[in-house]
Amino acid sequence: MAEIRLEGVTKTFGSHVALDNVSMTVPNGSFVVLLGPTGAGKTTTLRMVSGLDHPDSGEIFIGGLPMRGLTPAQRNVAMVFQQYSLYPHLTVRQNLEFPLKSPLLKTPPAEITRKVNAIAEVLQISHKLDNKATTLSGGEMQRVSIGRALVRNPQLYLMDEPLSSLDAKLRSDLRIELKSIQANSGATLLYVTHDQIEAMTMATHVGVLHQGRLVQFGSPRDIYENPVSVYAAARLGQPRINILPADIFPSSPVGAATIGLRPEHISQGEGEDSFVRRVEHLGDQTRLHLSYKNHDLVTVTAAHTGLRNGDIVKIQPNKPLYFDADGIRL
Ligand SMILES: Nc1ncnc2c1ncn2[C@@H]1O[C@H](COP(=O)(O)OP(=O)(O)OP(=O)(O)O)[C@@H](O)[C@H]1O
Repeated sequence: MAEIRLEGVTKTFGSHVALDNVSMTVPNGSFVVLLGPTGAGKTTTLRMVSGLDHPDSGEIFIGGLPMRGLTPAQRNVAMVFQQYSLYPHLTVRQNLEFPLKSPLLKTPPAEITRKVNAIAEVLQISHKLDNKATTLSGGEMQRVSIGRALVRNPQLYLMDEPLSSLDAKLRSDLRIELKSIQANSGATLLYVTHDQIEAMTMATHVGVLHQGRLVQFGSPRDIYENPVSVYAAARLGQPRINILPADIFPSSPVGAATIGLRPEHISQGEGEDSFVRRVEHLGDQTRLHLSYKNHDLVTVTAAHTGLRNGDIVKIQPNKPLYFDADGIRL
């Protein structure tokens, strides 16, 4: 049982409040992604859970037990950070074996070899097992760092942007692998990223952090469809949600300052005229960059649309989200 619970966790650095009274439950077996721009408090949250740093106030529980005073080792969590941390003088195999050779674990040698080979295969580094860590590229080192956490099979993983240094192809392969490793092992994973695709594809839950406060916690779908604010809405979705003055479309409700329209929530063919500024063919879909009453917006259309730059197309909102002057959802 490795549920993580934060209760009123606050952390300040000097006069700067990095975490402001954060309460959150990461359910056992879930894959929770913390999202937010730089400085939102994501890494600080992970460091508090890992035991590398300590809250000024509030409590952290893992598996129902209070963690106050316990070291990272006593918390038995596996961590992967943005910066790989390998033993440079050891080979890749020795680096991967290292966590399994802990005297506490007493893993039989054949089992160690089996696990290391299996994880190397998943991470596509089998051909580098006998190389010294120092001879690897940055992306390879990061894969070994991830591998070192995964071989241990702990109940809880903490990962801080583990895929950010990898190229696009490997990142998308590893998204699928990480998700299936987590789903099959039943481990709990708390994961920090800026990358909303990672959040949408891997997370069972997303926590949105804003200036040290947890502003929304829910399934990726829930946050995508029912964001509590403009800020939360803008964390998920590529292209980003269009945020426009509410009154440029007919029938905006009282109190609405802005209207939020996901690109796929703009109907074409009815409504009022917009001007096609740019048609962007992406293969599986086409993006339209439109100008509507002097405001720019982006929508998607059929891959083989006949529309061209300079055309006029009628548009109207479909599934609009309305926000007040403070950006809070109405
Ligand atoms: N050791 C520290 N000393 C002083 N300030 C710190 C320290 N660690 C974090 N902070 C500050 O706390 C705030 C939150 O930092 P944190 O690293 O948690 O953000 P983040 O959301 O992880 O950002 P990033 O995406 O850039 O990693 C930032 O303003 C940061 O400057």
